[in-house]
Amino acid sequence: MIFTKMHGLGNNYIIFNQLDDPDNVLEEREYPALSRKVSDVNFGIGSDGIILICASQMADFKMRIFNEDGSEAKNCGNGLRCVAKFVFDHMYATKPRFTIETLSGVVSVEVELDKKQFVQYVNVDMGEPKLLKGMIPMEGDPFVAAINEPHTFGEEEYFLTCVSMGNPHAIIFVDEVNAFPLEKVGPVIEHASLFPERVNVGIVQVKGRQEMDYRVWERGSGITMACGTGACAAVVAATMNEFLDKHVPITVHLPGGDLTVRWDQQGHVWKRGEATYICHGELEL
Ligand SMILES: N[C@@H](CCC[C@H](N)C(=O)O)C(=O)O
Repeated sequence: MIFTKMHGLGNNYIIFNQLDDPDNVLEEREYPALSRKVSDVNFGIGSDGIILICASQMADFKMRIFNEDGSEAKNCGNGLRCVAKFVFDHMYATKPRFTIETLSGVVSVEVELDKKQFVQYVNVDMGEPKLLKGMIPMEGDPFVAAINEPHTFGEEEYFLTCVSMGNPHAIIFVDEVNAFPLEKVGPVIEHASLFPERVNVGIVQVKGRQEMDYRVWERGSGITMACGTGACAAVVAATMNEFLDKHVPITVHLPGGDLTVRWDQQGHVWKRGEATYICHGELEL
């Protein structure tokens, strides 16, 4: 299988292009094992998961994403930027604006080119966040949002604000992101019965009305350098808690770099950031 390894701010995926390469199309049941295998740094390539670029019936392209543990997610913000760069640089997309289908719906993207006419930045309309518990999904009244809601996990109580950007995120506001024991707390909340489909766990330190630090424990992948849907969820959560100015670009500092996120007056969340190639190669199965 021919692959390309790409990253969005260090959140790295092995990309398999299925648009015109039949060798990259496997039996449906084989993708979870493929993701576990290639993500393994010792026996595979090493990554946070895999992404398939497929043909779509309803959009220009389709993205599927599997986490490191083989679970399939409905959306991936950093993955969308990688896919947008790949299809434009490889001339599958011929205009700077196009659409990508995900399991959570169709998103619009717009690419910005560098001096060599390759994609450097990608703007993504990530759509409207979902706030009601039934849509996250999480236990409790399905028609109520969880905004700074106390929950106890073992001996500890955390205040969660929950947002779905097509995939579920629980956001916790802290005084110092680097002092928070995310490797310990992340898996506990990810697997808590409160979240029937598990959850991505983000911690946020608000730095000002238009700036925040954000770290993430990703469902199915653990700690990663960045999470695009998570950065969007963090901005929505901080806005719901009235920590941020509304409708303006917010700078989100992640361990792998910065994203700009804006929750606009129409209710859509926009995300702008880079996507980068790491290498291309052939995988021995
Ligand atoms: N890194 C991604 C999100 C990948 C999926 C996530 N782990 C999930 O299971 O929901 C991003 O950039 O959004």
